Amino acid sequence: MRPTWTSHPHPEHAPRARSNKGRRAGNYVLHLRQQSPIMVQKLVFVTGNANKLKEVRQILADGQPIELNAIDLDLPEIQGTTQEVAIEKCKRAAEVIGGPCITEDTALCFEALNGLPGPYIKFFLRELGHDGLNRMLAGFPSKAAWALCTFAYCAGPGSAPVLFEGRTDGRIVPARGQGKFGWDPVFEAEDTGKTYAEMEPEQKNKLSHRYRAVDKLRTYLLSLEGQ
Ligand SMILES: O=P(O)(O)OP(=O)(O)OP(=O)(O)OC[C@H]1O[C@@H](n2cnc3c(O)ncnc32)[C@H](O)[C@@H]1O
Ligand SMILES: [Mg+2]
Repeated sequence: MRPTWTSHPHPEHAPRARSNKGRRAGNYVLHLRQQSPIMVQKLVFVTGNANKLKEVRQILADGQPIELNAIDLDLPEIQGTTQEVAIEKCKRAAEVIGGPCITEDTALCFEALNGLPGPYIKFFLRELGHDGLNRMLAGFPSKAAWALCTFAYCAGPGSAPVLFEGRTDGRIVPARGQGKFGWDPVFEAEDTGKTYAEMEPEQKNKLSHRYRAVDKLRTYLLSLEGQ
């Protein structure tokens, strides 16, 4: 099953897509500006993370129109490599939805720990906080780290998900900047001298792990348009 492509008036004049009021918080609609009439790609983004959605919206803002209905489903995130985690989550999401969808998983990998915490960063951040993430590396000379974003696209139940990865290198530092999103204050991106939290959204969204993955996903989705 492919994502639906429909002729749609200019988003500013278009009716908003229906929200899924019965579900948990995290229902969003993404409308992107383009000349009218336009072809709008409708796709479900399964995530419970409002910050992820906000960034994806900002990253896609100048591109091809994509109407993205984001819904929050309680999906199992298995143990394994970032790719295994992404594939299983997306497969399950497509089964629950009964159609095409995308999911996203973000890992924060410490060089000194051979890539851990990786896909388990959410739990390390929750239990240890920014200071704890720094202290984990106290006994190691290298503070190098990389942020890894893995988007998965699944065409529908039974289809194999396709992955799109984006990586940004940097290092773990004591928290700096406004900490509105996860581990942003402790990740200093290479060659910038700034943590993600010290950057304007425009700067983060031009070099982030998420930007690099979304860019590949967008190219792939557009390639499906003509098929
Ligand atoms: O519903 P999903 O999409 O899974 O959302 P999530 O919040 O559970 O997200 P992940 O499973 O991918 O866990 C990644 C963790 O890293 C955090 N995170 C993700 N992207 C980030 C970014 O760009 N900057 C800082 N923290 C980020 C996020 O808040 C989580 O704590
Ligand atoms: Mg998650």
